[in-house]
Amino acid sequence: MEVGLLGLGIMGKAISMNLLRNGFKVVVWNRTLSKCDELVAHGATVGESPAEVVKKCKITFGMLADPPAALSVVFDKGGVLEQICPGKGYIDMSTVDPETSAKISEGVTSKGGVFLEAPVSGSKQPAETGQLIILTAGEKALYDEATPALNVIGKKSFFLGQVGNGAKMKLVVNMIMGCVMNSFSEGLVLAEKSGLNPHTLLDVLDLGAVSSPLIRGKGPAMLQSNYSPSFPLKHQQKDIRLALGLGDENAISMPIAAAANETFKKARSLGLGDLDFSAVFEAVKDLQRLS
Ligand SMILES: NC(=O)C1=CN([C@@H]2O[C@H](COP(=O)(O)OP(=O)(O)OC[C@H]3O[C@@H](n4cnc5c(N)ncnc54)[C@H](OP(=O)(O)O)[C@@H]3O)[C@@H](O)[C@H]2O)C=CC1
Ligand SMILES: O=CCCC(=O)O
Repeated sequence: MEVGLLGLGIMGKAISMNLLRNGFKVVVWNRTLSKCDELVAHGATVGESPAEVVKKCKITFGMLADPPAALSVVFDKGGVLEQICPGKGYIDMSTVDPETSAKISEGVTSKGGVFLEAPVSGSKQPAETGQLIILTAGEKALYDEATPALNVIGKKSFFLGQVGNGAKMKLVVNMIMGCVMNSFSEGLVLAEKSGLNPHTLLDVLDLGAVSSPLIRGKGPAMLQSNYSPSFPLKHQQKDIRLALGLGDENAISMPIAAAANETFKKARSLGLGDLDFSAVFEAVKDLQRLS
C-alpha cells in the first residue's frame, strides 16, 4: 500500500519510519524539505509539494503543528486541494480545533475527495513503535480503507462519528494531561521546598492511585532537568488554549485548565516552548522564586 505523509516533525517522521518498516511505500513532504533526506535513506520518495504527494497517493496523511499549518498545506498554493479528487482521501492527524477540521473537510469534499480527522494520543516513542491511540471521525469508508495503515500506526483506533468529534476528544484528553503535568510539577516543588526528597515522592506516587505512565515516564527526567522534547511544550499550550475555546463555546467553566494554561504560557515566555512539555516544571519553580 502506498501512502503520503505531509509534515515530518517529531510525530510525522516517527510515523513514516514505522510505516516504511512495516512494508508501506511512503511519499513524504515537509515544509523544510531537507528533513525528507533521512526518510529517503530509509526508502521513502519525496513529493515537491503537498499537491504532488496527493497526486501520487490514494491516501495522504497530514501531521502538522497547529491549525494555521494544517490549513496552509490544504488551502495554499501547491496544497492538497490542487490534486484531491474522487477516489482520493485525506487524513489529518494534527491536533486542531473542530472548526479547523470542518474547514479542511469542506475543502476536501468540495473537490470530490473524502476526509477523516485522526488526531492521536501517545507521543514520540509510541509513534515509533506503532502504539498510538487514534481518534478518528469523518468518512467511515475512508476509515475502513485506511485500516491497514491505521493498524500499523496505532494500537487502537476509535471511530467517533462526524467530523469534529476526533478533534474534541483529543483536546479533552490533552487538557487533562496538561493539568496533570502542571499539578505534578507543583507537587514536586512543594515536596522539595517543604523538606522532602522529591525522589521519594516519585516512589510513593508510583505505588498509589495517582501512579501513571506519565508520572513514571517523565518524573525522573524532570528531577534531572532533562527536557529532551517528545511532546513540545508549545503544542501542549496550544492544546489547552484550544480546549478552553471549546469550553467557551459550551459554557463550561474550567478554572483548573485556565490556570494551567497561564503556567504553560509563562513557560513559553521563558523560552521553553521547544522543550518537552514537562519543562513546565521550570515555570512552576520560577513562579515560586517570584512569589
Ligand atoms: N509530539 C507529540 O508527542 C505529539 C504531537 N501531537 C500533535 O501532532 C502535531 C505534530 O506534532 P510534532 O510532530 O510533535 O510537531 P513538530 O513541531 O515536531 O513538527 C511540526 C511539523 O509541522 C510543520 N509545520 C509547521 N508550520 C507549518 C506551516 N505553516 N506550513 C507547513 N508545515 C508547517 C513543520 O515543518 P518544518 O519542519 O518545516 O518546521 C513540522 O513538519 C501537532 O499538532 C501536535 O500537537 C499529537 C500527539 C503527540
Ligand atoms: O498530543 C500529545 C500527546 C502526548 C501523549 O499522549 O503522551
